Order: sequence, then structure tokens, then C-alpha cells
Amino acid sequence: MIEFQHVKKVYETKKQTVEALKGIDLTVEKGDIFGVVGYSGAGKSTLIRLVNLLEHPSEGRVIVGGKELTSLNPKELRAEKKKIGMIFQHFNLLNSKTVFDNIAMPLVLSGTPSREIKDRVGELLEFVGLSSKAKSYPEQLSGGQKQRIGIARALATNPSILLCDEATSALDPQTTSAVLQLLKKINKEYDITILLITHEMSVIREICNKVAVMEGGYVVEQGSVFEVFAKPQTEIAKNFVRTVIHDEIPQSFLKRIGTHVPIIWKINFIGTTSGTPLLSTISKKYDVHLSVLSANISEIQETPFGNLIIEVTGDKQEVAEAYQYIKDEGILVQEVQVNG
Ligand SMILES: Nc1ncnc2c1ncn2[C@@H]1O[C@H](COP(=O)(O)OP(=O)(O)OP(=O)(O)O)[C@@H](O)[C@H]1O
Repeated sequence: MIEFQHVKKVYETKKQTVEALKGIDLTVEKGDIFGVVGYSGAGKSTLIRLVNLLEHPSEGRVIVGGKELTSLNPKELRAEKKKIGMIFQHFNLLNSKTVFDNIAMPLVLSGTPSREIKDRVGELLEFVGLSSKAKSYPEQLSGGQKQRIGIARALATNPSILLCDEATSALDPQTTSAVLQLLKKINKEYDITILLITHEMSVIREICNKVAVMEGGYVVEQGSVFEVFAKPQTEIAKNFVRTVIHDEIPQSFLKRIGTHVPIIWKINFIGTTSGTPLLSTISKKYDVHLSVLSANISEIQETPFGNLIIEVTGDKQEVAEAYQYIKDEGILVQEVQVNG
């Protein structure tokens, strides 16, 4: 649906040359809610702005819906751009226009008859739950309401892709959650592929199915949200995951281990397996002793995601067999190295 192939972006200013993207390969598939996370300056905004040609790539190709937008003539480009909606951190509404007129704007620009505009805007206002605000002005609305209007405007031309540029960063947690649920509804009910950028891992956890982690103009890690949350590979991905999932070995335990090298396993449960009475099964089946050092269950896309850190003691062979048993059950288990 959206493909970045070896994409580079260089900004040339009078004073300096900034290499914002240094070679990006990324594929967003139809139906995805694909999240790109990274700290400030990583290149996220540049990346998302390439999709609707708010920025042009310096090298490489950006292919959207099978077409490379830079190769189209102005008429074809206008048609393709209608299929891409975008929402922004600061909403980008026109304060001098009513809510109705803000939402109608893309339709007016594309020459839609006024009868059709009226129906479509009415439908969109209802969809975002703000039918009573048609005649209000943006400054009379809360942040969450403004973003709903931004979303309605982005959906006006029936796009197949929605780009979200830090869409919830200016909102409080409760409003953020409501807007994210609305995005999820849009993805499901309208079958719209969503590409979002954020610096908050909680946003990724709440609605995305795939994630890419960016740092210094590169995508340093990508995969399904479950994969990356369960087994982040890079230091930066680990840091992001830690902001929402607390699975540290407790300091009190580390202090008391002395020179002894303990065997510690980190176990991740996803979905229904989180209810499996795994530990009692293992201690019955194998001659091992298990003590829980830390345990918590959170939710990723409304699916339980549990993690457990346990210390294991017992005969070497029994410990190895118990480990294999967990793996054979299809549960993600990793040994954690702790220096005694
Ligand atoms: N129009 C521009 N001209 C020159 N440099 C730019 C321009 N836009 C972005 N940059 C630079 O490119 C790099 C990547 O910026 P970008 O805004 O894409 O990152 P980001 O991850 O979205 O960060 P933020 O969340 O702070 O916006 C930064 O070093 C930034 O200063």
C-alpha cells in the first residue's frame, strides 16, 4: 500500500546540509495501523510527509497504492492525493471558518456539488460525534473536538490512507484514548490504512499492529507490535518498550544475589496463553523450584500481554527440560543474563 524503497532525504539550507533520512526501506500493508516511533529529530515527520509529497525524496522511491507519486502529472497527482488524508498535532483548522466549512474545504476544492457536500459533511459530523457543532468555530472547541474535526476533514474525500502526524501529542491522556479509539474505528469500518508517527510508545501499544523504530534517519527496528514489545532488539526499542511495560528485575533481588549467578527467565504471554497455569504445571512436571521476581499484565490492542520474570533453581537437566517445555508450548521464553 505504501512502500519506501531506499529512501533518502537531504535538506539543504544556506547554513547546512541535513541528512534527515539515510536510507529507508519500509512497507505498510493495506489494513495496517502502522506506527513509527522515535525521539525528536529521528526523521519521522519527514518520512510521513513524503507519502503525500509535502516533501520530495532526494533518492529512492515512495510508492503509494502502486504508484510513484513523483512520476505523475499534476492531474493524476491531484486524483491520487484525494486518496490520502492527513491529520496534524495542532489540528491545522481555519479559525475564521465554521466547523462545517472546515470539513467541507477539500470537497469545495475538488468541485463537489453543494448538495453532496452538505450530505457528506453531515455524515462525517455524525461519525465523529459532533453533529451539534456544525456552526461553531474551532476556537469554541476543546482539543479533542478540534482533532475530531481534523479527522472528519481528512475523511471528506473518502481516502484509502490516513496519515497521522503526532495527532494526539497535544491532548490529555483521556482525550488521547478517545481519539485513538476513533482512529481504530476508521481503520475497521472504512477500511482505511493508517500510518502514524509518534514519540509515545503508549500510542503504538493502544492501536497499532506494526511498528518501526527510527533513530538518526534510519529505521533501526521494525516488526509486529507483539514481536517488538516481547523481544525488542535495539537499545532504543528497549527504552521505548520500558516506558509502557515494566519488566525490570527488582533492584532488591539484584542486591542480594552476591557472587551467585542465578538462572532467570523472562516469559511473555500473549492473548489466551496468559491464563495458562504454566508455573504450576512446570513445578509438577519437573524437579525445579520457581520464584516469581516480577509479574504484570498489560494490554496490547485489547489483547492481554503478560510478562513474568522468574528465578529458577534445580538440577541442570531438569531446568533445561522445563525451558524446552515452555518453548514447545509456543510461549516466548528468554534467559536473562545477570552477573553475580
Ligand atoms: N525543512 C527543513 N529544513 C532543514 N532541516 C530540516 C527540515 N525539516 C526537518 N529538518 C531536519 O531534519 C531532521 C529530521 O527532522 P524531522 O522533523 O523529520 O524529525 P522528527 O523525528 O519528526 O522530529 P520532531 O518530532 O521533533 O518533529 C532534523 O535534524 C531536522 O532539524
